Amino acid sequence: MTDAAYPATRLRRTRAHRWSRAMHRETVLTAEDLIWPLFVTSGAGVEEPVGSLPGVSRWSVDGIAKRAKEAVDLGIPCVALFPNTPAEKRSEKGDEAFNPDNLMCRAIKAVRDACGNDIGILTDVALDPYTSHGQDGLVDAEGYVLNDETVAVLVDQAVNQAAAGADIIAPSDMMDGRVKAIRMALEMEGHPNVQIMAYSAKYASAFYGPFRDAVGSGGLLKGDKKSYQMDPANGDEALREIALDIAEGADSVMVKPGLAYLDVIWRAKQQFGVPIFAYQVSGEYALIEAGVAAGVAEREALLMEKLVAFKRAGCSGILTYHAPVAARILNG
Ligand SMILES: NCC(=O)CCC(=O)O
Ligand SMILES: [Mg+2]
Repeated sequence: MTDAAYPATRLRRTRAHRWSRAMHRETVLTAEDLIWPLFVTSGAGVEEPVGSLPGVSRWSVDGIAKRAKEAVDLGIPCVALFPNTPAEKRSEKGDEAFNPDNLMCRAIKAVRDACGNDIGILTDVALDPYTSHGQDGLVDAEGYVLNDETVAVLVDQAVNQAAAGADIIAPSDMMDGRVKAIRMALEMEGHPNVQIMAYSAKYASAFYGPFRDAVGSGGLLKGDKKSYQMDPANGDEALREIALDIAEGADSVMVKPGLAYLDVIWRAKQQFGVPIFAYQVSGEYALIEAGVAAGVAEREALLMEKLVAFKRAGCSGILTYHAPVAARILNG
């Protein structure tokens, strides 16, 4: 399309008044675009603020149920649950991941009891909250994360979460072939309507630090995750990851972190036309809060500009620790 030249075309014309800007807005963000990640901790009546995520806390299961009700009231359609497994329950192989009475399963049931089907419950599949070494899978003597052995265990973890009532299984481990294995197991075990949101393009990123504090795996992690998470330099490879996960049965895919990878979101949306979600990760949250504290700009302005960028790039929704704050702003 070629615009007729000035003065026939004055793009400022439609920007002159608030009503006109509203009428011409191409991208609309609402509370229904948000998924709220929540950290679960042991005990009852417990709230533990996460130092590296100002404004975010871990909640015991009862508190998680209250946060989920708050989400429903705010119009947020889905919560994502992450357990902070106590040190004594972590192990080399992460067996606590398939304990039907683990923190994750108890939180799933508490949310369901509190909210019925008024909210979606998304659960993360990967071993890092359960292993004593902080890696997402089973490791060999050199510390290399074993693919096929890990996939076999992730299947058990996913079925355990589905049996507890999870609506969306979100494998975040980046093993090859895990979406297919989990899909087959869900079908066989009587969970044909449990969705899979694949963390398809998950990068080995410096923006995950505060999350590792929040789930208690930061101090434990030896080495890095570069042998399974993606190289930030790669875009074509992300499209291959996404194509495979769709072929293996993913209902939706995720790009993570968010803002530094908008090009990947855009390309994937253009190429595949599937539902894509961005994870605005813990370091992104912390940087916004640090910017607000340093007087860079108001929280509302910084947050809304970043969240609408995900929608503009093609996202169906965004996982963000700012979900309740953003929903309050969006609901006016
Ligand atoms: N599997 C979930 C994450 O790794 C979240 C990372 C973050 O928020 O930094
Ligand atoms: Mg993959």
